[in-house]
Amino acid sequence: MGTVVDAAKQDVNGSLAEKKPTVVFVLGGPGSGKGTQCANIVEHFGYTHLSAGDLLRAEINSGSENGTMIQNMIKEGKIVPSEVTIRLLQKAMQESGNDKFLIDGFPRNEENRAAFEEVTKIEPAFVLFFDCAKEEMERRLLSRNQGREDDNIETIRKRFKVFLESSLPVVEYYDSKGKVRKIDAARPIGEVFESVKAIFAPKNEKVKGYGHVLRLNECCSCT
Ligand SMILES: Nc1ncnc2c1ncn2[C@@H]1O[C@H](COP(=O)(O)OP(=O)(O)OP(=O)(O)O)[C@@H](O)[C@H]1O
Ligand SMILES: Nc1ccn([C@@H]2O[C@H](COP(=O)(O)O)[C@@H](O)[C@H]2O)c(=O)n1
Ligand SMILES: [Mg+2]
Repeated sequence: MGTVVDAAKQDVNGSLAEKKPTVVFVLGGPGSGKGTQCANIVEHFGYTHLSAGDLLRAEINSGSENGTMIQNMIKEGKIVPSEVTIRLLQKAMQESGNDKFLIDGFPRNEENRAAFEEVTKIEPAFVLFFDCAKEEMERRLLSRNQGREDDNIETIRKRFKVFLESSLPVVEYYDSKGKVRKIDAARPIGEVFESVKAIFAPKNEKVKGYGHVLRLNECCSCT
């Protein structure tokens, strides 16, 4: 008798092809609302939410040999080497038991993107991109009050710089492949989620707010 794993590997033709998980990359500037919206998506659409930043923070607290290096990079708003982050993401994916993932805050630069593709051979189904003006993101981060060491004005400015210089080019790369779903994230949380729902809901289901899904080159307010 076949195991559960064997069954999961069978494609529609019954052959033993490896079934790849569905991955949605969730990108946007610091404080654009990625984590907030991912929590809503998990509740409504059954994805597992993996925040690269949260996994790195957990690694610091685990007493790992990389802990001090990661802590220093986060304080400076710098991007941790891909091999560290990808190993944490792969482990979390394996342990989840799910086959669909929101990968939040990754890939953050070209090195992240290329290394993930090389190691996992997974292409994202699409990239959810939260577009928000810098002034609004700064306001949100300064009032987040979750005790994050990088939510201070000095580090926030460094994070914005890294976002513009290293992360936006990744969004542009995926846009050139027609994979970006851009959301106006400067609105209230509920309104933003109406637009998000329109992307995840089945195509023939009418969802209020669909008109807020934008092309990347329309009104990018985060630059
Ligand atoms: N649409 C919104 N309007 C107002 N406040 C919001 C909105 N979305 C999120 N927030 C608040 O802004 C703060 C940052 O949100 P969140 O943590 O979801 O952002 P993020 O994109 O995950 O940030 P980071 O990249 O720093 O992890 C939180 O305090 C959250 O409650
Ligand atoms: N791919 C990533 C993601 C995050 N980091 C580091 O973590 C910090 C916080 O990330 P958030 O998504 O929680 O804002 C970020 O500023 C980086 O220092 C990373 O290195 N690589
Ligand atoms: Mg977050």
